[in-house]
Amino acid sequence: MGTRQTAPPPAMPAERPPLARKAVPVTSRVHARVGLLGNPSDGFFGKTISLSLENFYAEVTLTPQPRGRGISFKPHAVHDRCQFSSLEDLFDRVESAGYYGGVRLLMAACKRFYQHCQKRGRTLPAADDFVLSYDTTIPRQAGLSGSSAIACAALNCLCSHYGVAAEEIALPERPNLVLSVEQELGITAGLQDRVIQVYGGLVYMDFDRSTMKRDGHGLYTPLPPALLPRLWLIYADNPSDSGRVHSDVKRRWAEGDPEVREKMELVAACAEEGKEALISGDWVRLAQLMDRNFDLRREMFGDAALGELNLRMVATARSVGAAAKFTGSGGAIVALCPLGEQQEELLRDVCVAEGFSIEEIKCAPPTSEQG
Ligand SMILES: Nc1ncnc2c1ncn2[C@@H]1O[C@H](COP(=O)(O)OP(=O)(O)O)[C@@H](O)[C@H]1O
Ligand SMILES: O=C(O)[C@H]1O[C@H](OP(=O)(O)O)[C@H](O)[C@@H](O)[C@@H]1O
Ligand SMILES: [Mg+2]
Repeated sequence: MGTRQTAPPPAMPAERPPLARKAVPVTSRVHARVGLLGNPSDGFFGKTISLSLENFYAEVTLTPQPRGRGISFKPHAVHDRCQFSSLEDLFDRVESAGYYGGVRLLMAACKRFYQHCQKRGRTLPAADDFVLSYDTTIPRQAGLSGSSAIACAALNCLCSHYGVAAEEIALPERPNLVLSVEQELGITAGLQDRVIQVYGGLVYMDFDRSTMKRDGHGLYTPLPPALLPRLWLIYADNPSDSGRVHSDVKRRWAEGDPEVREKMELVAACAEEGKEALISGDWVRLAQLMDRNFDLRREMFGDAALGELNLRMVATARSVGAAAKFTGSGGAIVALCPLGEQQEELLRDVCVAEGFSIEEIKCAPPTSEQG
């Protein structure tokens, strides 16, 4: 991670006051997300429409410990496996899910939280005695933002534990802090996941370059989730590490590759037109935009990066006339049947026949409306 030389942040005052109130366990639940339109242009000053996916979530718990115990992280039995029955078992696990689980996200969240407070001269109470643990129902590395759900939930716990009120981190700025956690780990990531995981519900996002440069964040417009048609989530058990999928395109974009620049703008336009289609309830137009979004991604990334199984998922949905695109970087797709229930029946049949999981998408309410 390149770092810019800047003036050292003010050191935390040596004597930190004890936590004013009795420290109690804190749990934060953050939902997965579906990029409905415009992704991955969010990483390229584009536009997206994203929804908070109530079907899956990550949950982080901060459990205070007696003073002097310090900070520890509880590995997840499944996602942070350190026990294998054989070399073959280890090989299979690493091949499918990579070397890393979520503990590194918890650690990076702590580091970035501390840096954020230091940079703002925000003194934290002396409360550095806790265990951070997590669980997640989000299919692993399925392009449903499992990574940032864990990071976002960890930051929520830390803010609550140390008494950093929500208004101390302006809402539009909070996604940047979540994103910095994954950037800390070199994980390819754009802002859309974090914005929707902070706002919840359904949000139209404009990452216009001048706005981003001026304000450090984009323009985020919550939309009523009731605008959404019935949508389907289809996924396979094939983790795809986001880092692999984005690497080539980001470099080509940064080098000004005219084809990538033009296509990424066309992807962003899918979100802009999609917002009008949602508001007018034009599902045929919405379906066309979803298909166009995926086709543009495929032209930019190429089939090898997208992966045979992901391409087969999209082709299976389209075989019955449904619109289909990636929810994120690969591993799960979102489908829309503009012709209604009969088409949905056909979609379910072909997905089951191919061994894919399919379920109706439930959009979680805006965070402001959640208890
Ligand atoms: N289900 C999970 N459990 C533990 N760690 C996860 C999980 N999903 C993602 N991660 C962590 O986030 C990193 C990036 O995952 P990524 O491919 O971005 O997942 P996603 O597409 O769900 O965001 C992984 O290398 C891993 O460290
Ligand atoms: O490629 C995409 O659509 C998204 O990929 C990443 O999200 P992921 O959860 O890993 O699928 C990235 O973080 C997003 O910004 C992209 O839009
Ligand atoms: Mg990710």
